[in-house]
Amino acid sequence: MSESCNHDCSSCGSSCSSRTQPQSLLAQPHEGTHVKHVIAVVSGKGGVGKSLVTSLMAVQMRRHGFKTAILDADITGPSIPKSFGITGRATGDETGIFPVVTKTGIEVMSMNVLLEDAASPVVWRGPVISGAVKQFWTDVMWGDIDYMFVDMPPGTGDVPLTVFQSLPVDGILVVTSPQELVSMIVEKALKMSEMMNVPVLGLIENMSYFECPNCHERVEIYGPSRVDESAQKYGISHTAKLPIDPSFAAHCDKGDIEGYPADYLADTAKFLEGVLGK
Ligand SMILES: Nc1ncnc2c1ncn2[C@@H]1O[C@H](COP(=O)(O)OP(=O)(O)OP(=O)(O)O)[C@@H](O)[C@H]1O
Repeated sequence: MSESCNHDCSSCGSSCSSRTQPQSLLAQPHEGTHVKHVIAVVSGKGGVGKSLVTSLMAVQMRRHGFKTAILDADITGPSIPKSFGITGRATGDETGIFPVVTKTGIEVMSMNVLLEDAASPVVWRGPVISGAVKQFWTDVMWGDIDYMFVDMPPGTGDVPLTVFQSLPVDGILVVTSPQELVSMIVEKALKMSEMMNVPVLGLIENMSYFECPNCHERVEIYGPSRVDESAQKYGISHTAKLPIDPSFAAHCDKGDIEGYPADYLADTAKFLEGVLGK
């Protein structure tokens, strides 16, 4: 350490022991917030069903009796409130913002519940968007939560970086679709997870197949699934497959994702309970 050390590493080039110690960039959540597990839901590109998987995971965990929350980090394309039929706006007081609560008790914070007009576009620069996501963690009074799912914007830009640095993320669920180059998406996600020191917990293939409502034959419309093969290749222990189901869209449009009867992600919920604990 330099004799004239003022403990401000940003203004000093000296390579001393205090500099080489890794510094945590984790942001403090709001006082009174205790979140046991944070899971980031990511995808390589938009439109593959990341928000659907985030919503279904939260619904599934809630059905298993957990206190569940969704932090919608997709600031410029928030779709979570609509699928839960949330029309009201978030309220707050001088100490912070209250999340909106869905019909079954899932807590949600999303840009759409803060905007005066949910149809207004959010035209902000990257750092402002990342700042908003960080505030969803630091300024929202989440209370006691067992599982928080973070709906990430697609790709690997400012927001994912902010989420991985500022929130205590336990693991990542990667959503892919059969049309994509699964192995490239998975490789990217794995590299990001290594850089951020957060494990990839599972691989969810959306729109994996279509099941005929009459004869129940499963047809892999986009060709054979490669998700299990990729998971095996990269040592990812959990996979799940969601069918193409027009009633997903119908339930989301009605704001009734919690009323969707099937539980395709029940095994994923059990898997998370197993690896992360209750
Ligand atoms: N398995 C499915 N069967 C039928 N419709 C689906 C399925 N998955 C997603 N959809 C529909 O496709 C649209 C896009 O899904 P979703 O919003 O979950 O994708 P996303 O990856 O989060 O997109 P974005 O990156 O734009 O936020 C939605 O209208 C959704 O209802």
